[in-house]
Amino acid sequence: MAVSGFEGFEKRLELHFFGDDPEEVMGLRLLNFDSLQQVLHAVQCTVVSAVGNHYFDSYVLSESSLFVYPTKIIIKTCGTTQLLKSIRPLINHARHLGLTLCSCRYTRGNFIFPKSQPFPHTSFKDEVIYLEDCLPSNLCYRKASVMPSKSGSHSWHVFTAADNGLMMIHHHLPPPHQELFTFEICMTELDRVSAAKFYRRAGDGKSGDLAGKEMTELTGIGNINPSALICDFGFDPCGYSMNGIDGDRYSTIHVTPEDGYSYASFECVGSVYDDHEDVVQVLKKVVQVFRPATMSISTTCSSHEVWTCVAGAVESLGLKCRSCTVDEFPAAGNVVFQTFTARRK
Ligand SMILES: C[S@+](CC[C@H](N)C(=O)[O-])C[C@H]1O[C@@H](n2cnc3c(N)ncnc32)[C@H](O)[C@@H]1O
Repeated sequence: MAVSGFEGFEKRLELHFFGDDPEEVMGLRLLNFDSLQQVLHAVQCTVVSAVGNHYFDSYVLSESSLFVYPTKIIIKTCGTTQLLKSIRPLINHARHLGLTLCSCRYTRGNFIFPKSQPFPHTSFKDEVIYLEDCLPSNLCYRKASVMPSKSGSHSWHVFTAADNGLMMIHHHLPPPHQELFTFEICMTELDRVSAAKFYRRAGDGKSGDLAGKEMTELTGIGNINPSALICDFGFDPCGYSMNGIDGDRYSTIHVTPEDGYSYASFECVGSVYDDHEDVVQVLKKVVQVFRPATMSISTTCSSHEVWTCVAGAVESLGLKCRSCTVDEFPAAGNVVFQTFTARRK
């Protein structure tokens, strides 16, 4: 942990692969646990719990989360982890399974303690140089951008890369490939009463699993998607992580409740065909759990305009939209970055 405080803002990496079999059933899910641990060792985090279903495997990590689908892997890590060091070992392990990398997306917000980050996370420029160096030459469509907001302290860093084949077919992909969207939500200055629920009582003797379960119920996190199977963990003395799995969709929440650098994140994947009212309800429930003074929502989507329901949902709960930036990225589609602050600010 950094001397200054725990860095809540996560780094997030999404890699897509393809193989000879277009109907790849197990693919990356065949990676054995030792191989995954080797990858995580390079990143400097460990698995604290795991659960899987018919569609994918989900891991809660000591620093955030990992999701493994047959041809897609998503790793999100916080603190002083070196997430980008996972890329080379992942490409190598995938190659042994007959899978080739075809796209990469790396995103993050602004670190609270940027000086505590180790290489290659020392700056976005260093991260992009490192990414460029790790990625194979077939991923030739590349773009890096820092999406700004009105407040200089919030910006959204995005790097994507895609191979030629993917770019050729991208605009003609049938559902479900084009129908997914991702929300990445970052919240700071959490309401103190809400944040206090993510502290454990000293010497409670509970396991991290039990402490996590109690936090899920006490805070209302369990109601955000009542049909999700939740894998949760309560850290000692404070902190919380959860992965929710619902069919082929994941959601994930991580909380750093310490006063002075409190932070919570929510991420989920959805379909553009979802009822917008359901999407609005999820966003509202997230705001109600944490009541942050500052919030950013990044919506990534290759089609349709799901992001248009975001501001209305959040503003109805006393936050005001301060900025909205849109950019387009190879194979990722549109990224819409919106920032909000409490009206009292
Ligand atoms: C791992 S959790 C959630 C991570 C998440 N990405 C976030 O930003 O909030 C981080 C919280 O747990 C606390 N914590 C306690 N023990 C920890 C441990 N062994 N590893 C990581 N965090 C720990 C940290 O102080 C922090 O409040």
